[in-house]
Amino acid sequence: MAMSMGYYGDTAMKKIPSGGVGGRYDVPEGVDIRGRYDEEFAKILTKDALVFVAALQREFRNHVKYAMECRKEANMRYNSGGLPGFDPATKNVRDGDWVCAEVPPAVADRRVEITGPVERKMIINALNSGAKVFMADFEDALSPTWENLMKGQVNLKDAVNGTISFQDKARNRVYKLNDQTAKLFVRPRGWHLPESHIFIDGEPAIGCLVDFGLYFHHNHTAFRKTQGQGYGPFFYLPKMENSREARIWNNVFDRAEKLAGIETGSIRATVLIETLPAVFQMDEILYELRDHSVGLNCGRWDYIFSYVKTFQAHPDRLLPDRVLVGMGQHFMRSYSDLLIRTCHRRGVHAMGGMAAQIPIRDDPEANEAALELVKKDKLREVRAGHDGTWAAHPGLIPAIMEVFTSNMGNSPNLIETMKREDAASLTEEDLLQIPRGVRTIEGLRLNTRVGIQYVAAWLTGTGSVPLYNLMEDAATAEISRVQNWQWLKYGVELDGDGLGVRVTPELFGKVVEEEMARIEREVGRERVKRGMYKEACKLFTRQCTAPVLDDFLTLNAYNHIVVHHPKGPSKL
Ligand SMILES: CC(=O)SCCNC(=O)CCNC(=O)[C@H](O)C(C)(C)COP(=O)(O)OP(=O)(O)OC[C@H]1O[C@@H](n2cnc3c(N)ncnc32)[C@H](O)[C@@H]1OP(=O)(O)O
Ligand SMILES: O=CC(=O)O
Ligand SMILES: [Mg+2]
Repeated sequence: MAMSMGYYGDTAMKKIPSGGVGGRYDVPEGVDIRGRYDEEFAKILTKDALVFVAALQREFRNHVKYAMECRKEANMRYNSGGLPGFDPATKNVRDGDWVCAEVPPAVADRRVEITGPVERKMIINALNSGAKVFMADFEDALSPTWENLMKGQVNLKDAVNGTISFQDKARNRVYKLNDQTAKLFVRPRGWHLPESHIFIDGEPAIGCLVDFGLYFHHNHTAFRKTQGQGYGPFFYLPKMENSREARIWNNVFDRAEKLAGIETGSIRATVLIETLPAVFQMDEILYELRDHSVGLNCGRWDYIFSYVKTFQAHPDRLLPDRVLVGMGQHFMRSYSDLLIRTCHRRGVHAMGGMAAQIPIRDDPEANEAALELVKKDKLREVRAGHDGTWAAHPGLIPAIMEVFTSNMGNSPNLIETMKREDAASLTEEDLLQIPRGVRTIEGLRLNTRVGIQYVAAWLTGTGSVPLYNLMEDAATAEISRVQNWQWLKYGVELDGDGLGVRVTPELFGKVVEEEMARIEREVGRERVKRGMYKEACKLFTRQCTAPVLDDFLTLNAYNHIVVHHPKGPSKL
């Protein structure tokens, strides 16, 4: 039997600190766990679970590698002037008269969904929040440290079993589940992210197969009984660019169902349309997943990021200030309208996206203004025909619920009543239209201030943070990064300031310096010293000034949070 080294490795015969352990994971042949050993984690990393994850990895790794190569090829086409568009080869799928499998009764009504990282207290709060669905996030909202990932799996298992609790000693408060809770969806990481604490046949595991595999293995039986009314588990699938990636997920689901001995179509997933190429593949994605689909979602923040990434070599398509790229822009409205039309035509939910505003506790007037913005955004969504939407914070749920409920009539969703045939005439030009607005030095400053603080949080294990009264996560931080990169690359004129200043490396260097000083004033010198702000600043600045745009902020930063035991930080 193969054994994997734990926290203290083979030579560690010394006293084991309390709370720590000197054990080893019992692993199958070819699997090597390089993350810290912990008795709780070992209940997740059982041999059976690892056999399952390894089977998925071995069956699908080459398909994933090929799909990632195809992404690169598509990028090269865009970088040589090509535009994404509808694929003539799959016209028959778009024109065909087919529908997805029926929506499971357990998730017919999804009018408000709360999202959040897989952190213990937040899971309980989210499940108790009054939302219809809770999307537990291993992706945009989570820094994928070994501790976060493994604790997240422990927390989800306890949540599905209904036994999760949390004691806040400082506040003398115990958190437990209510009788009625939101339905649980889990969002694994995107295809591009490795899990470098688990090696399979000598290479890092595919992150999302670890997230999916461990969660599915431990929870499918209980979930179908307690949560899914015979269906499930339910998933959200992020950042896909092409239907071939959806086909891999569909095959993963088929394989998982077979291995578990449950019916095809038990697992259900909502795909986030959050890359520009994917908006031209919505029918194709639903078609690939038609036995396992519960709709699509407008992942608006990554979508904006993807617009910049896709057009990184198109200086005629520069973005205005980040705050101006909202759902009112023609390309964003077109994307939401077409998504609704596509989903309803295929019999599934068309979910809205995340408004970034969160409650502002210490300023009632500003709080009221933020709430009004959220309500306006949600009203636009429900009137357009979205069947539900996302909330970033429990404090927003009553207002959002009210907006959706008072505009939906008595039905649990709008699938049959809002067909949006008018959106059938939307064209490639509509979906690609250049966003309008000005660029300002304050836009550059805000991107920099937010980007650095987000990366500093991420490097210390926090993947979603409140900054300047907005929710920031990996997707919103990506916009800040790529926008700075784009403005620097093309030396754009900051036309909103009336001064005709151009963004140069010198100007950016000065902005970084001044914004770091401002961050220090805001959060305090001590916190800057103790935190990872300097490292974050270096990393963010390097990414903004890189000659070639890095694919993902988090992929580039990942090496900083990989900790191999007992050897120390990874040198991958
Ligand atoms: C682009 C995208 O991908 S969007 C999806 C991914 N992003 C997310 O999921 C972000 C989710 N939201 C959050 O992480 C948080 O709301 C933040 C970081 C933005 C703000 O968090 P905080 O500053 O801690 O909020 P705040 O202090 O107001 O929290 C008040 C209470 O609400 C809870 N809470 C806040 N947000 C959430 C949430 N999303 N889910 C559950 N509970 C939450 C807190 O745990 C806290 O509970 P307590 O009173 O029992 O201690
Ligand atoms: O995942 C959601 C997004 O907006 O990005
Ligand atoms: Mg996203």
